Amino acid sequence: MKLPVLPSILLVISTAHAFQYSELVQYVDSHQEEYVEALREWVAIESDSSNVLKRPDLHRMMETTAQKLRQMGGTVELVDIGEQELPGGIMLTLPKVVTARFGNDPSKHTVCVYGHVDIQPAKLEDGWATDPYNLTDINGNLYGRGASDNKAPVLAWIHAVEAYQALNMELPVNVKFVIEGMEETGSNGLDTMIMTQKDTFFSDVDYIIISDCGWLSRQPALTYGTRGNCYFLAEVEGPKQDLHSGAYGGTVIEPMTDLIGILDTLISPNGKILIPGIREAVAPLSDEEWKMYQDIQFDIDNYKKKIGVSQLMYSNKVDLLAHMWRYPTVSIHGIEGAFSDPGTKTVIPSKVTAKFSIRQVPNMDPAMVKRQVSDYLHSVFAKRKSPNKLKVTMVIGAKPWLADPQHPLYEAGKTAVKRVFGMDPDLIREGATIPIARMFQDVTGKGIIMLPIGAFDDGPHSQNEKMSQYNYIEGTKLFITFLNLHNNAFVYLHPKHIFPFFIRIFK
Ligand SMILES: C[C@H](N)C(=O)N[C@@H](Cc1c[nH]cn1)C(=O)O
Repeated sequence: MKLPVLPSILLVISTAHAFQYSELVQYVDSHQEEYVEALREWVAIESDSSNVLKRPDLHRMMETTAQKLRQMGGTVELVDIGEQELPGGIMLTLPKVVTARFGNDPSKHTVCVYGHVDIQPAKLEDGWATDPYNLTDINGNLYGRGASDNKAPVLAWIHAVEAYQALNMELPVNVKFVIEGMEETGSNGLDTMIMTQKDTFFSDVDYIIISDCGWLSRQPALTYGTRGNCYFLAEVEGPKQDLHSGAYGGTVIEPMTDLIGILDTLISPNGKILIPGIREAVAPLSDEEWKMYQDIQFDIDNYKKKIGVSQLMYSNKVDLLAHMWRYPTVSIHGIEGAFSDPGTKTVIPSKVTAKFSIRQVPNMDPAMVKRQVSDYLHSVFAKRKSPNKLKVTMVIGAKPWLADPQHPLYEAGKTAVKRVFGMDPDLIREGATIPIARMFQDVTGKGIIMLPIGAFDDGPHSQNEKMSQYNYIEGTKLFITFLNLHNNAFVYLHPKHIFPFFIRIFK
């Protein structure tokens, strides 16, 4: 029979457990160099899920992850999740999902750690100060693509389990891992795998832990919401080939001019989304939320300094946080087919494809957004009376995720943060997307907690992404502490439960 796991206001730790805990922490401190080396090996693998040419590296990354978990004695599977269809109908094998299990004791709780080991693209020429695939330590910061998003946090979880094993200590819970290789492109194939394994792999999972996000400031944080994302391609096709702009400019209706024209109708300069129906769907900001945002410490000047801008879209804290976390936004990412190399090529591109995304928040629905965007762009395009052809495709449709920060899981998270960092965490939302979070919640019905260890200035997706050694190592301790909470007797003194009272919380 599983013993009850209890939220704590008052935590009673037995001497034996306190001793065990300090041994674990010491073990982590004395293995820092190995952990950095492990991260170096992982960062060296260019596991870019968005570049089809890098697919062999991505397969190698999944195999490397599986091998690490196998060496630790886990029950590991590389789950085949099929193929993805590329534009043009070409089929490409998806990277297998790594699942692993450590411990199978029915009297214990079972936690499932989700993470990803694919990365965003990065090139030295993008403006990196160091080779993005050669982990470089500068003043305690470990620079490399994927260091923060999400390789170090995944390794930190693995090292947390490894520490128990190395010290011959029993894991206080059964730990499962789900590590994927397509997060950065929308978690293709993972949704089907979760649905298929709902009553097998996930059947005994009590809750899911995700550490794929960052803090808001220097203060540690717990994350209770993520935005979703709808990612679009808008292709405008005209002449049968690229043309000399001197010879043909003035006679042809240029696809690029059409494309820029329609893109300019998506969002106003002051950030108002102009696509009918989008803003109307957004859940209104409640007084309670307003109060929560108001209470969060957030240094606007520091934020501006960090990203190198002199002005933001809003000047007050609540507006900024709300637009970062709980309002949708349109971002234009790039135009394929457009001339972007150095130099002054004078060409009229024959076909150009814009890439833009709209971050999703409650109560938006990606299926509806797909229709709204497509209808709107076609209507705007029609007004141009252009002979060119427009095609709009939605390639990612990830829903937002929101948890109740009052849930006992978050009480446990607070206890763990306080213990490791000596301060209370901020309760924050994340403007970015963890595409599978909502799917986990909807399909498995299990609670989710996000325990970020990334720093506010890690720069994921950007040049010079890094993970500080401090966050990597203290993050590993945080994970050990969180698992270790299951080892202790908790006394629950919520006003509703005056007497010490054992209840099951993580179901
Ligand atoms: C939060 C996570 N580390 C992340 O960066 N996720 C990506 C996922 C995504 C969304 N659309 C396409 N990929 C992100 O939010 O950009």
